Amino acid sequence: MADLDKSQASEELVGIRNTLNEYREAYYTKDAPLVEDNVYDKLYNRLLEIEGKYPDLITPDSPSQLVGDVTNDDFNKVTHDIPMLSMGDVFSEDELSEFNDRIEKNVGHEVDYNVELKIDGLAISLVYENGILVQGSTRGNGTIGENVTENLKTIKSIPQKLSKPLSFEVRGECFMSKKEFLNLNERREKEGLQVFANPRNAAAGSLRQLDPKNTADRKLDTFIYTIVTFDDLNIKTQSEALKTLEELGFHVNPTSEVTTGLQGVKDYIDKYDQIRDSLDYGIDGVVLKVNDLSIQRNLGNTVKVPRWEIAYKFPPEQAESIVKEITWTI
Ligand SMILES: NC(=O)c1cc2c(=O)c3cc(F)ccc3oc2nc1N
Repeated sequence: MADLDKSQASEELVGIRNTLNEYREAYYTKDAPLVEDNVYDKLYNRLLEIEGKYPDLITPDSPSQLVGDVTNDDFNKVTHDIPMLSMGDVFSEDELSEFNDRIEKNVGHEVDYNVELKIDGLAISLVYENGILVQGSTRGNGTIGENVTENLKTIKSIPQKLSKPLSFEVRGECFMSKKEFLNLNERREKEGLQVFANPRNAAAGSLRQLDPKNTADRKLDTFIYTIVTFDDLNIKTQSEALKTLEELGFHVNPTSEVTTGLQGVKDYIDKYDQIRDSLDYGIDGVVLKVNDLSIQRNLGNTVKVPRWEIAYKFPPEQAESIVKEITWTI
């Protein structure tokens, strides 16, 4: 970075911002990406690098100032009282160790992690009152999401009535299985419609249908991973929260594990990087969360991401592996 003077930096930033905003528009409002994630991530990291060196060049419309998806004006808006944050990303085991070192330095000892697959879908929020689903929404920009309650009610794995009359909010990932993605694209091709690029865009496009009947046709699924606001359920860890969510009737991904320190996380990453292609749903990495909820609370969040979790991103899946025959599912 030493080589870049301020005027060159300013010029490069204008180009990067325009390109990234073009990518975001295609990705979030048309659910049809122009580039693979890793291309977007690289350009986005260059933006952060330059803005980090010249903070006074940061503009309010810079992609670095926006969190998550762009919302579509056709939907009513929902305000997330507790923002739906994104996650910090790391791309190497060294960066993973740096994250772990920061946590251990802050906490003063080794911590247990709850390690989960990073489902490649779109984040959703579900609000229940006395055990009844009253509102479902997308992440949107983290603070303002789209009200897609009627669409989410068509998804079989989302309970409309819980096994207990609880009033709380849960969050998770809405996704489309690879099998359903193949079937949907075959149907669309026969009907002369544009096919979806990948299961994540098919899920986003299907959830954000104005007519819930269209969503119902698309066989979406969910994995719920967080209890946000809750009556005192006396839950102490993330792994307990997942168990409670399952007991309440939510679809919870069965592969998460609790590990102490980093070696277990690395073993988990290696295991699922190997069998990734044979899963019937897309994953783009592994999420490690400090398992103890009181330590999570003490570590807190930055403006955009929690300090107590990180997403380790796999290298992009080879396109043909998505359409490869599914050998077995988890
Ligand atoms: N894609 C995922 O499979 C996945 C995503 C998130 C998040 O985005 C996420 C964001 C937060 F602010 C806090 C916890 C989270 O936990 C998460 N856990 C997961 N398993």
